[in-house]
Amino acid sequence: MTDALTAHHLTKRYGRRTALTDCTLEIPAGRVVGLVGPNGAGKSTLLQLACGLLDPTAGRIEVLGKRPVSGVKEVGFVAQDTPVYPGLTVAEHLRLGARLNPSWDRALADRRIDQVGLDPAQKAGKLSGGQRAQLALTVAAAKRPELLLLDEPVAALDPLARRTFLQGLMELTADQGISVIMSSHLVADLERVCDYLIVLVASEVRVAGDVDDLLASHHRLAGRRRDSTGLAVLEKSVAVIEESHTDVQSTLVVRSTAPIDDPSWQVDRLDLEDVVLAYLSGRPR
Ligand SMILES: Nc1ncnc2c1ncn2[C@@H]1O[C@H](COP(=O)(O)OP(=O)(O)OP(=O)(O)O)[C@@H](O)[C@H]1O
Repeated sequence: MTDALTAHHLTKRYGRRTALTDCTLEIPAGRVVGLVGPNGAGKSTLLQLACGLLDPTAGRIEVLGKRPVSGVKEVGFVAQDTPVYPGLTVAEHLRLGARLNPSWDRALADRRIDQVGLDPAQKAGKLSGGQRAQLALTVAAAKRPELLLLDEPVAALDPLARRTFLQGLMELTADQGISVIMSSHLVADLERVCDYLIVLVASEVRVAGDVDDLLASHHRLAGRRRDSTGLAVLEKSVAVIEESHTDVQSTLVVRSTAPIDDPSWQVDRLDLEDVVLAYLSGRPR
């Protein structure tokens, strides 16, 4: 099956400012991908490169096996500010979507508008931020794309609306098998819906992979204080992602596919948020 997205040494610079550096990724199709990273890490830049709104400065990107071209029907994009036409009603958005998109799924659009409680007669300019996000997702999903790119879609939503939105997203991916790449700062939400994770920090991909593999291969080690040379007791196959020390104790977050056998460490599993935080605060590649 063609990958949803591949990037090889992808770099994007705006003048002298680098937004994305040497990004190499292979994201299989059919996944719900969480894209996390601090403000300014390059998430929006990667999504805009993927939907063809930006061109790379160097390197290569392919989406569904092709060079991205803006506006193709196979790719749906919801930008960070969830753009809608303020003067059009909800119903007019759906009619416009139907007119512009031959693959428009009217039943899906009507069902979602009903489910999320939007009034078809309401002008989009009078919707709340969360309601606008729901409308923008509905329009993007009803085009029946193969890949949905969502830039912080839940940022403006209250917790209940967020849950409804994410449930809707899970239904879309389960029913239609579409791939989703979604940026967010809310790792707990991503843990609920994503099966693939990319952590982007300071324009670099720090880690990318299956959520299950990431959870199985990352561990927290705690043991008596030792300096960096003491860490050499760890196998070469163990990568230290983050370390902290008190006078008596050393605590590490490590990545290792093999079990940690050294009895001088207490080994604990991590949840996805711990893994993300370790990469956000850990050492660069
Ligand atoms: N049009 C632009 N012109 C110049 N610099 C830009 C432009 N767009 C983004 N940048 C810079 O590129 C870097 C990456 O920005 P980007 O918007 O991709 O980050 P982000 O991870 O999406 O951030 P956030 O979480 O705040 O939305 C930042 O340093 C930003 O200032």
